[in-house]
Amino acid sequence: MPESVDQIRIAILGASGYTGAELVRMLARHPAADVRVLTAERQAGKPLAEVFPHLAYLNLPNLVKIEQVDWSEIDFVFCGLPHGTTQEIIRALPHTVKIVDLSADFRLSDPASYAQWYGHEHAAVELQREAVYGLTEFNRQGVRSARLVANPGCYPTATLIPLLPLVLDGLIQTDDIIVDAKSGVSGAGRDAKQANLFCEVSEGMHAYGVGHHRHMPEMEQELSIAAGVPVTMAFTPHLIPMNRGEFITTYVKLAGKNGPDDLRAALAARFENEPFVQVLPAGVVPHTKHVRGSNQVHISVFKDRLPGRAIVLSVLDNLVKGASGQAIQNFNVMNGLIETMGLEQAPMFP
Ligand SMILES: NC(=O)C1=CN([C@@H]2O[C@H](COP(=O)(O)OP(=O)(O)OC[C@H]3O[C@@H](n4cnc5c(N)ncnc54)[C@H](OP(=O)(O)O)[C@@H]3O)[C@@H](O)[C@H]2O)C=CC1
Ligand SMILES: CC(=O)N[C@@H](CCC(=O)OP(=O)(O)O)C(=O)O
Repeated sequence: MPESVDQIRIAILGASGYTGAELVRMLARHPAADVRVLTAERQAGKPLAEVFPHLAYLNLPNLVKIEQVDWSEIDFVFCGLPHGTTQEIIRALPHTVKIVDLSADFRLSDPASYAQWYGHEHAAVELQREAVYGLTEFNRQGVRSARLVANPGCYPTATLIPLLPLVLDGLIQTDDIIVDAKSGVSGAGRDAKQANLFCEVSEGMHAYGVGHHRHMPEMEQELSIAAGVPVTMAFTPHLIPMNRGEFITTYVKLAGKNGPDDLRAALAARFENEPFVQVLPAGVVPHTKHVRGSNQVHISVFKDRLPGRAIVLSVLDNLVKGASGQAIQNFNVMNGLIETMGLEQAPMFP
């Protein structure tokens, strides 16, 4: 470990969950990360290696309850708790710690919209307003000076990365965006419900949240800011029988005389210097296996047979760029570190 890098003392809340385990895995090789505290609820008291044997090689403290944490020892919190439970917990944290929240609790900036989509009033409206939406490639300045970053959802990350530049550049029409999304089962977390059991998920697929998934207002919020007018979209997620990965197919209507090649060229120019976003060569179809285990997003653009339309494809690993990897990317930006630190691992293929 380079001696010149200051160590940042970290607590991971929800370390017995999938995103928590990914944070532990990736931060273990991060030169500035000093992981001091791992919390759990039902699994509290156990060694991490009992809950996640794949992390047994690390010498880390046992899982503890959040109430046991001595906050004077912590500089930075990664919060991987279920949405709804997070806001009260973050509100109680001392203002001396910086936070990246992986849950949905602070992503919607409008309290009325939060209440409408989540079915209850927000318990920390002042923090909801303070939080910065952490889609890193589009908000580095905001993230750099933030105390609380709302890490985007996995579907919004995969969808917005190709769509935002197209909307910002006026290349597509904003009243006709149709998103067809597929996610691996780890997207639902480790606390698997009956519907996520192997025998119910394998050898089949289904749509869910049709017409009312809570990632819709999150994407519409960001697209509306980019477009300067309210944007409403269609979005249908599906659960497919794989462990991790997300595949997004977005059908768009072209603006003016633009063709699919113009869209591809604009995206290639926009992401040319982005280490975590690759616009694939023309004609190459993205594959979830090409980004697995990495913080990469792959994008490609195809012509639609319907005139005046294009098809935008994007993939990421829901647990990495869709959650813990992007959280570390934001941690790096918030702490003035090199943005790729700890995130260099290549995709695992096949
Ligand atoms: N999975 C994914 O791909 C993505 C997830 N997210 C979001 O990140 C967050 C974490 O997700 P994920 O890791 O998948 O979830 P998991 O269900 O796998 O883990 C949840 C964690 O929270 C802990 N926990 C549950 N209830 C409480 C409570 N009342 N108080 C304190 N701790 C609690 C659990 O502890 P224990 O098990 O010990 O009870 C566990 O450590 C969620 O908000 C999720 O929506 C965001 C993007 C992608
Ligand atoms: C497959 C699956 O169930 N995926 C989750 C999305 C995971 C995620 O990003 O959730 P948050 O917005 O809470 O962070 C879902 O559709 O609710």
